[in-house]
Amino acid sequence: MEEGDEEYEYDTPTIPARVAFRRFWPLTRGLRKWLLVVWVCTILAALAETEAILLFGDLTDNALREGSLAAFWAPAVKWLGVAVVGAIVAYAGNSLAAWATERFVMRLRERVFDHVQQLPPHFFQRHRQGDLLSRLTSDVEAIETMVVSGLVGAASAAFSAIFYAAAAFWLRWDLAAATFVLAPLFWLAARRFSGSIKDVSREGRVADGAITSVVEESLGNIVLTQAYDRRDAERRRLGEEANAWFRASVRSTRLNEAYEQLVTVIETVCVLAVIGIGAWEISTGRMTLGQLLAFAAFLGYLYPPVRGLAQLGLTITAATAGAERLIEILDVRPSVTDPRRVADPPGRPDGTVEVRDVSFRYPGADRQALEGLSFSVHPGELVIITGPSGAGKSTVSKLLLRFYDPDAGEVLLDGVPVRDFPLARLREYLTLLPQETLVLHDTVRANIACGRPGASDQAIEEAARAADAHDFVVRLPEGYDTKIDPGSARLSGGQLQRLAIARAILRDAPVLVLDEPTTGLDAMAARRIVKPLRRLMAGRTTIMITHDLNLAPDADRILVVDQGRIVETGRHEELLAWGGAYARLHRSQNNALMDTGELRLPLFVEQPVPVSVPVSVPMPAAEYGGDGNGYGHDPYAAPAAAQDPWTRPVPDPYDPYAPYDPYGPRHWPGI
Ligand SMILES: Nc1ncnc2c1ncn2[C@@H]1O[C@H](COP(=O)(O)OP(=O)(O)OP(=O)(O)O)[C@@H](O)[C@H]1O
Repeated sequence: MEEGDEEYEYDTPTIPARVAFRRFWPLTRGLRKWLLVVWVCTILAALAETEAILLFGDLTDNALREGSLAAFWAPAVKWLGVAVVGAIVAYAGNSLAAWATERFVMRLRERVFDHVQQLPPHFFQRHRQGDLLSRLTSDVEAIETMVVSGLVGAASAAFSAIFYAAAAFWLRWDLAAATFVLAPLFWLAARRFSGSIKDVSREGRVADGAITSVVEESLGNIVLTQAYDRRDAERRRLGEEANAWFRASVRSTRLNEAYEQLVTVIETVCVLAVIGIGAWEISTGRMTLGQLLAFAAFLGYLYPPVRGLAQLGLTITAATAGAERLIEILDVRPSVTDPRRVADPPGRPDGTVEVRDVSFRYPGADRQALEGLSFSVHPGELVIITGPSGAGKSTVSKLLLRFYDPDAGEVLLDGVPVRDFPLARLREYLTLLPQETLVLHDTVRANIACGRPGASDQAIEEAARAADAHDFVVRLPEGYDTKIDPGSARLSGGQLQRLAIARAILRDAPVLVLDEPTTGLDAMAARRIVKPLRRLMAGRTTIMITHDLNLAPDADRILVVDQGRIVETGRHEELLAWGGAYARLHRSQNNALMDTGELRLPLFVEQPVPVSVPVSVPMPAAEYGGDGNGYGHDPYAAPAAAQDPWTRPVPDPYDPYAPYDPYGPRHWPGI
């Protein structure tokens, strides 16, 4: 296992086949009547075969043994008729069965896919994508084997076995009884193998998911692989998973083969018993050769369904391993759902956003991501949320869009709690421009139009013009009809970002949440999107989460967040004049040192008390023991008088020789 694999949580439940069957049976609603028709066809086909075998015995005794052509015609015509009817019925039954099984697979796949799409972001961080893919493909098919094919197969095998057994009894009850004494051997053999087959099937499925994951992750990271020549490491990673799959699949074949061969031996014992008893009966004149041949033919037909029934038991047991993996996913509840009582605000909201005393901890995390956060933004205002990495900025956007609900406090849109809006409606009112540019594997036109499905070509083009995207789009080989994909080399990061802005312009939501709109762009590209961003923000409530303070002078308010709390609030100039955390962030950005561990320490020198700092007029330096370089103004810095031997002076972040202490400013390194 590679380092980091333990991040993925697998807690697959172990469940019996019966429970798994009951869980998925409701999905056959609407298909059941067709399954009934399939069974009827199966019964008719089995009846036709039974009749054909009896006619074969008749032909042997009356036409072949006597050598009479006259005795041939009547049973021959009857046999042909029965064969044609049997063929038609079998064709209809099998086609219908295929239709029903495929519909079931489609339905189940849609259901699981739909469910997975509602799961919270942290679910996808804990499950490898390749493993999810394998669950959506092969595990879904395994359930089909268990619920539909298994049921139809079991019913048809059972009917066939009953008919052939009845016909065998009718022909010679004593012979039939002798062979049926041996029938439980089939069942015992299947029972002996079922546990091991389920275990090995589970191992195979997990390995299958792991292989898909490694391939998917490796290809997704191809630049890293090639640039750092990680081919050997990646090959080893794949090799480990492939080995697990290899072992499971060889063991599975061995078990199945051992079972098959054991059953063949049991069958041979049965056939020899019949021939032995038959020879004795013919020698005493109590049986004809035709009867013995017909009886042997019945046995030939009887064994496959009996064998099939036992085999089916094994297949269903193996498929249960797939069911367990799907149930594990289906049992994960979405972190947010539509409200039972739906708020119906009259028309489009104005876009007043209020975050009221919100606290939030990610599921499974050991510390709060946000603590007692409060702020509000009015229509037309731009509020920038900034702060060091890991401060909780993106978490704010996740709560606004309701990817999660806060543990305490409330997020409100036009005074209505966001949890009272239907999710689809809420996300129509709040548009998110996430950190990574999301691209559909489709044309440029479709990528913009997904902001507002059904938008006219003219509206799409207008949005592209407003986003400064039109000019480069028309220069693409097929203009708006050029296909792009997430890894597209055709478009630069800045161009993709402008497409995302066009999409947001077209969506025309009253509230915009921009999460690091310039991340990953170079200075030129970042500057290139400032104008389109301004056009997008005009007249809307905008909350911009960013490290990039270029747009800060435009903001009506800046919130500086650290460790889940707002530590400073104010306008750009006010905060600069205040000389606190924001001023240091701003200076550090200008020094192009943003976001390094060294900088992180002196920016926020001590844990602040959980209050925001309304900034109006900067305090005189003397009052705060100011040292003239701005650091003395930090209300969170330890006052000089309070320093004891366990603390040390706050180092100057711009002093290249200042010591770097990874444990923070309150500890001496090494003590
Ligand atoms: N899915 C998650 N599960 C557990 N903890 C998480 C999860 N996502 C984020 N966190 C934690 O929550 C805290 C806030 O994260 P967040 O992504 O909001 O920070 P940020 O300020 O946006 O950082 P950055 O500027 O680097 O994007 C961090 O300590 C982070 O480790």
